[in-house]
Amino acid sequence: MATDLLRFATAGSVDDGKSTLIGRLLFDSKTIFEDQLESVEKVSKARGSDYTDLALLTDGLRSEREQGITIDVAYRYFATPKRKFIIADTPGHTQYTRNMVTGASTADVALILIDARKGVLEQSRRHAFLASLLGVPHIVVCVNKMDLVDYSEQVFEDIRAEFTEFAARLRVNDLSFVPISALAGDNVVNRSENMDWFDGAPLLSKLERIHVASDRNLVDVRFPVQYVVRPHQHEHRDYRGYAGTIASGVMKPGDPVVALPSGLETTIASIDTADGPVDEAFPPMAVTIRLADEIDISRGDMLARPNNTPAAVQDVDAMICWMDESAAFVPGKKYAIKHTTNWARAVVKGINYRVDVNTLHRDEEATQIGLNEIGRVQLRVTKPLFVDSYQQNPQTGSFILVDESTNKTVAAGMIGTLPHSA
Ligand SMILES: Nc1nc2c(ncn2[C@@H]2O[C@H](COP(=O)(O)OP(=O)(O)OP(=O)(O)O)[C@@H](O)[C@H]2O)c(=O)[nH]1
Repeated sequence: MATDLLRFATAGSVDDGKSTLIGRLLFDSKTIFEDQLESVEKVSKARGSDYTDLALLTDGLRSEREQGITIDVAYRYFATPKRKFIIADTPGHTQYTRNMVTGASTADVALILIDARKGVLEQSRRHAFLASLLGVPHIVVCVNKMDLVDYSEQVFEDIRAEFTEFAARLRVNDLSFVPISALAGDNVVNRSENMDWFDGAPLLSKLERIHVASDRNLVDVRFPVQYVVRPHQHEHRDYRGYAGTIASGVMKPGDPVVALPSGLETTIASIDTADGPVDEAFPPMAVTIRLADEIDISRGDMLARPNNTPAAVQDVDAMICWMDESAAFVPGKKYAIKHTTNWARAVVKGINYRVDVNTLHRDEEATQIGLNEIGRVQLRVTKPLFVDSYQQNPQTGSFILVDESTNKTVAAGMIGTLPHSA
């Protein structure tokens, strides 16, 4: 299973040192290609820099990707003998909410960078809030640039205390702190000799050890149908199957299933994958499921267990992160809503409150939600959606809103219970 793979997202304000940190991780874990390294060293020297400027490495990769324009989150891959890693590198400019939602929604760990000289800023709180809202199971706070505060234990402890107090009001399962210098390499891969007072592990060792397997939902069977494989599309003329990615739960041939919304029940006849049939399938496997009876199922429908079904809701109560700079979220507006593989239309019925992520205060008088803001809202959807709470099941508990006139994703939504206290 994928326990040897860890996905993490980086978050920090501009210039906190994300690029340098990622460069340092790649550099000290020796996953950088020789030719890339030579050119980075050359440019650093030419600029008269003492240290090899590792940000050049990350930023070089970033500008390559920016030619593609549409994606803002770069996924980078590296491996150590203990584990494989995927980093979602999210640049810290104005669209950081969008980037963080995209990058962190599938992350096992959020790395939040704090500049030791600046301490806990509003953006650090915002990142922590978003990470908890997105249900990221582990948060590691990297207090960076420790070299610029004389590797002071007091500075680190003050930041740790302030951040811990804030995080206690959020739903964060696992929070830890590492004092680092990404530039000088302290406590990133190698233990720092400048911070004897710190008895924790360096960042990479910590990332190698974080346990992620239990974070997956293997209990509630949810299979959103991506498309129907019809007989004429398959070499076997009587083949009919339902293709998709398992959102949660374990599926086996012989298991009873119910199709939603029809409510018709049957059993699983077989589960096919690109590598042939399997006896067992679990998330996030892409499979084609064949059923014992021919029942009418279309794209956007869902298979579940007859005794464990998601709720059918047309009135959706959710937290949203607003991502559109050109218009705010206001009652009365209509959007397209995409939930799992299902599309519908939704109208905004109301705003319960907007959250001030700095103080966690709820503004119940709010009449709109603007760019990068977060609020609790009510939507009415044109047909029932089959949902779980986001906390129970991020796949079936989340949705996006799309502005149909521009085709832009304008919000990410999380259904149900709240991650914070007021
Ligand atoms: N002294 C010191 N400087 C650092 C450290 N980490 C990063 N820097 C410097 O801080 C500046 C910003 O670092 P970057 O890695 O580009 O920051 P970033 O967060 O990736 O910024 P964006 O890419 O703009 O989002 C650069 O000049 C780095 O050399 C550190 O640990 N110590």
